[in-house]
Amino acid sequence: MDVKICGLGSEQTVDVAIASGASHVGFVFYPLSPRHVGPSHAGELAKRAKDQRVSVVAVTVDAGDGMLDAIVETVGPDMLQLHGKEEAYRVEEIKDRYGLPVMKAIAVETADDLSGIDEYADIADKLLFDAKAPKGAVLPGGNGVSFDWSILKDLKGDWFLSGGLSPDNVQEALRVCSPGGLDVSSSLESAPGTKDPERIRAFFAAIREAEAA
Ligand SMILES: O=C(O)c1ccccc1N[C@@H]1O[C@H](COP(=O)(O)O)[C@@H](O)[C@H]1O
Repeated sequence: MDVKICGLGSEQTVDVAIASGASHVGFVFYPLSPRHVGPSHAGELAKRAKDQRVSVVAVTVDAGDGMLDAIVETVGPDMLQLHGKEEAYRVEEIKDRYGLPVMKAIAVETADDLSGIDEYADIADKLLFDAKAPKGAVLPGGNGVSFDWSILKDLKGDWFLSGGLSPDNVQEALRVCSPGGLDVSSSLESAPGTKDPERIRAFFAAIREAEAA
């Protein structure tokens, strides 16, 4: 199973995520986030991950071409994660401009939120289902909030699940639905923006236990 550890900000935690089994590492380019990293620091961390053959994902929110140009040039991501309100035409525009795989985040609270996914499924390389941000939240993701995973129980294909996943609930999530990948961030932190190596290891241990069951 693919596992993306998102919102990394230090060499040590990049190394711990990879040593624990991450297939993807995510860097957040959103100044309002405590996990925001500037392109040049992210470029160094990305090189470290790529040297270890792990995919680098750049997480952006309704970013314009100028910001995406800078990220693509400086960081050289393997994938762009679009975590804002990007419409399907914009997803297509970004794919055409950069020639990179794109993962589109879909905010879910109820089954109705899946009604528009077909137009994205035709364009995006992957869909990522995340919890809808709580009212008044500053961030569209990274809020540590889960949703009712049974909404996705019949969904086939190779999609990612995120939203409040943690070492304590990931086994239950995998009993309820069948994602091809998991994406996690805030539950693995000791403080907002600071990943905790022990929590990262515990997350992978819980996944391994679920896979062995
Ligand atoms: O993590 C952030 O700060 C962030 C900011 C803006 C957009 C997306 C962000 N993270 C993504 O949010 C989800 C869920 O995170 P969590 O595990 O609930 O904290 C995940 O896909 C991150 O890539």
